[in-house]
Amino acid sequence: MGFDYAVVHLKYTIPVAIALTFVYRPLLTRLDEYKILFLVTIAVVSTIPWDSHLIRTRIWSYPLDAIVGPTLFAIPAEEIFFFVVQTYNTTLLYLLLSKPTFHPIYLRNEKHSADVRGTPGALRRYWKWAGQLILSLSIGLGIALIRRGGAGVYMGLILVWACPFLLLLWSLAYQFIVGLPKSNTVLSIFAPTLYLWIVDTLALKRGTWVIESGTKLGIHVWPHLEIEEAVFFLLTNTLIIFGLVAFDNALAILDTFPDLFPNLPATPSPLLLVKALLTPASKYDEERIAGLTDAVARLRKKSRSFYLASGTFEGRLRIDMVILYSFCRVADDLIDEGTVDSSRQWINRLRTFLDRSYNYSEKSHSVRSYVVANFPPWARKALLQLPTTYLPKQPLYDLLKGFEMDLIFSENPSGNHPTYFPIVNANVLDFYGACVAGTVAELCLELVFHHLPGPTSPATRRRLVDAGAKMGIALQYVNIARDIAVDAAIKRVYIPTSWLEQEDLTPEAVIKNPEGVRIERLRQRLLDRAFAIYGEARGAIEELPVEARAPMRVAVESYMEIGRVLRQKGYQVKAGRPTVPKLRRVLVAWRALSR
Ligand SMILES: CC(C)=CCC/C(C)=C/CC/C(C)=C/CC/C(C)=C/[C@@H]1[C@@H](COP(=O)(O)OP(=O)(O)O)[C@]1(C)CC/C=C(\C)CC/C=C(\C)CCC=C(C)C
Repeated sequence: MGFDYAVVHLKYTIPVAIALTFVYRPLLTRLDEYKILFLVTIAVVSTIPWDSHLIRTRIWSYPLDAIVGPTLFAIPAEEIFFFVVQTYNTTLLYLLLSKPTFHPIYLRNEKHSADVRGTPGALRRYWKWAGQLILSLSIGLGIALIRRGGAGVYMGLILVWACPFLLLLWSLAYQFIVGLPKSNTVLSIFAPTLYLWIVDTLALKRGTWVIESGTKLGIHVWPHLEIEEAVFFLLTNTLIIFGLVAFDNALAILDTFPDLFPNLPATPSPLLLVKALLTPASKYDEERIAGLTDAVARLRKKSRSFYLASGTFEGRLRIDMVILYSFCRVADDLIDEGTVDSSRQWINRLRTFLDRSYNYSEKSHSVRSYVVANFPPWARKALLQLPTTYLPKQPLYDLLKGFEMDLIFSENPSGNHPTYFPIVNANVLDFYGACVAGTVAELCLELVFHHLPGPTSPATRRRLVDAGAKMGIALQYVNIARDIAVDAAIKRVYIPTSWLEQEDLTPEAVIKNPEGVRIERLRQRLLDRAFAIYGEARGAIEELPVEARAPMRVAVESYMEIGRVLRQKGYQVKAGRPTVPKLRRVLVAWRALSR
């Protein structure tokens, strides 16, 4: 009996597991737990017979004074623990690195491009075949090495054990394996592999485990690291990552195509996952994928806060939040650009779009043709993706009403002033906030209630929606406090005129010079109100369905952090707007998740 092998865990694998758990804990969801359990089970079950064979045939062995004693099928307890902890660590690293990845956009329909040489679709097929060829050859090589016996046996056994699984996973999920960001795949494979190569070198050097000389090739990657060990760790980590990628590929198919999979359990069974992976890529709805690609690109470009927050939502709720953002952004951009007349025209067109979308009898054809005929190409996908079958219509119409209020700035009802300022006092500002942001909150919450099991009583839902609407107003106050100068540049002043009077200012004076001590005092006053309203509403987040609480906190806190930055002196300004530095944003999200 000895503790050498146990010490390897205490020194090298357990501390990494603890560190990764600490970092990832706030992000951990039920689906992640399911993935971890699934992967660890498969890793242990598939490795035991193979490892047991290696030990029984003395291809490798453990000195009795290096292990504590208990064994399972001749495998020391420490070794079984190795399968668990390696899978756990590599899985957590992958989960961490792939958290921001929006998986639906990596799905590819291969229908049209399949037969056209040189197209991306045909290229992908070459990738698939190349991978299959390499893995099949590796299996063949493994069989040949085992048959020949002697020095190549251990390498042969590694290849024959790992490559069939890899071939299967590659064939099912090559689109994702090739397409996902390299930080998700290559880094997740190579970082733990390199680490385990170093650990293995130390263990072999100390004699904690021993590879018998008759069945190994005798080639070293570096002193003390046998080529078989290097290949073993590379292939096992590749197996774990391919398994996780295949899992995410299956989830993406299930989440992205409700027409193919209308009823989706929170944790899909392995059978359903396989069914999803076996769905021919030619059945993927290309327009849906293009719509989501467009939506997430817009979110990424236009809002750092909501983009970061979107990564903490999951599945169909995440997809719909991204779509909703894209719709709101496009509507806002259409109306903000151009003259009053053109803005009014856009509002009318958006209203007609809603009328048609919510008129179920004449829906699909009429909406599509209307959008194509009346909106610019860059805006169409955002409109056509909106899930009007379950989003309530009233908040969408109210949002348009809010946008209409913005136009009042550019109109001149009396004819005496160059511009008219409608925000006469804080009540009007609250009303404006309720229209442009309270409505957005209500829409977000309706999506939450649609996708997650939660409060069923209409009274509770109403109360939560009211709190959400308040929170929207708080965010709008932060938005206004941030954008005083940006808004002044387009002749808009959202600071209540009654507040300006108390500082001896007029809206025209703010437009002329949106800086100075008095403006700073007003900015802080806007923020005081924002944080007061936020304080009243934030408790309601904890009554939302469990899975929505942390992501909602992240969405709200990331935005409120802009307000906290504005409270400090010497904040960073980007493109004329105060901004939250990236690290600070990540920390805010992490803290919001940890609560
Ligand atoms: C995670 C994720 C993808 C969230 C998306 C949220 C979403 C749909 C946002 C829409 C944003 C948008 C473009 C709306 C148009 C009207 C508008 C401009 C509103 C202002 C947003 C600021 O966005 P941005 O800074 O990018 O805008 P400008 O550059 O100034 O044009 C708003 C400040 C409103 C945002 C309001 C919300 C997201 C609602 C927040 C409330 C909740 C999420 C509910 C909380 C729940 C409880 C129970 C309290």
